[in-house]
Amino acid sequence: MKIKEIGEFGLIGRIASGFRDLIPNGWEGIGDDCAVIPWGDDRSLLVTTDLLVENVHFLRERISAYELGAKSLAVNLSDIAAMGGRPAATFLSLGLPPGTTDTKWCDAFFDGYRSFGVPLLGGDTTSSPEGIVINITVLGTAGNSHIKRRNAARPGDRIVVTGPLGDSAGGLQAILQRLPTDTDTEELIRRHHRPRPHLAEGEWLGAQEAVHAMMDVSDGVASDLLHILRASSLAATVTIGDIPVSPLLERTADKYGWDARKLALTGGEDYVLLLTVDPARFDELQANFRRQFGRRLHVIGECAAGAPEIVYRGEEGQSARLMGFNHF
Ligand SMILES: Nc1ncnc2c1ncn2[C@@H]1O[C@H](COP(=O)(O)OP(=O)(O)OP(=O)(O)O)[C@@H](O)[C@H]1O
Ligand SMILES: Cc1ncc(C[n+]2csc(CCOP(=O)(O)O)c2C)c(N)n1
Ligand SMILES: [Mg+2]
Repeated sequence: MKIKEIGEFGLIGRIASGFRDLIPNGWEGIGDDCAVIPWGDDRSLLVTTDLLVENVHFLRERISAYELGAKSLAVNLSDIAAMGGRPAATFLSLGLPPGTTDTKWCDAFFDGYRSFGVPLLGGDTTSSPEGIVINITVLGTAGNSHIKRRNAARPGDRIVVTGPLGDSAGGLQAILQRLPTDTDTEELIRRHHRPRPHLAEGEWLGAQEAVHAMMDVSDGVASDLLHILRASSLAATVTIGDIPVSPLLERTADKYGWDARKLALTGGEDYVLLLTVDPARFDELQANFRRQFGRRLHVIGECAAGAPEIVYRGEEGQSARLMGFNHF
């Protein structure tokens, strides 16, 4: 059978079932943004790893070495934020084409990587016959009662995101369509290359009992919300008109004929947090979040009992079949 037939998540499912019997009691493995390993009586170690491959995750001639260093680490830190943790240390592995990657490029990459100020404790370095390959592992910690998982959503929960969606996808469109650079396309591309992991937000939301499930948005809400729904055995309704889209994306989408909300739901790489919240405590959470961060949370839908599926309430009331990024 070809990998394409079972897809990225079909393959991960096969790996998970093949290795489940080896997981020690009380440890949590494949299935969430981080693995969870007991670390003392009331704390856990969170571990996550992510791979970036040239021409799959980035185009070398379009992203600067500094931005690539920063983005590689940001997308990994985002998985720690997604569980409510705080990053403690990182490991970095690099596969570099010898003829094309010079040490000046490496210096700029490491400057970008350093910009988050989280220690680098080890890694591995090899040559790569074709294209740059980057793997980062991040270790973080969290109090056990603060860890948020994908399987904790409940019927009636509000579905919430911590920031606008689709800017990164707009930036990718601007890159792939080779749009003329103006201040708007430049800013969208900057947002695609320099995502901000919502670390402070994640740690704060981890401490809030009103927050039930949480993850980060890497493949797009259309796919990522399904992970929460499958893990929690719930259905959801998402109101397309409530998807937060920046004025920048809105006007660029108007100009080039893109569907901004479709990009926002399916484009991915926003690295905002996607969470579900007890509806009775949402208003209080919103007020406290505003006080803490000077911005608001965005409600995009709600969970309901039922088979894992998203019903989209469209602007004209119709449902749509939307899917986020899939590697195969
Ligand atoms: N090759 C693999 N071997 C073991 N576990 C894997 C493998 N690939 C993915 N996983 C695990 O499967 C789960 C889902 O992976 P996925 O990559 O979708 O999560 P993520 O890191 O949050 O998302 P993204 O990679 O889009 O940032 C995670 O728990 C991850 O650790
Ligand atoms: C050149 C180029 N083509 C396409 C994309 C889009 N893209 C690649 S991986 C991914 C999901 C997150 O990655 P992962 O699931 O591996 O963490 C997305 C949306 C890109 N960034 N660059
Ligand atoms: Mg994630």
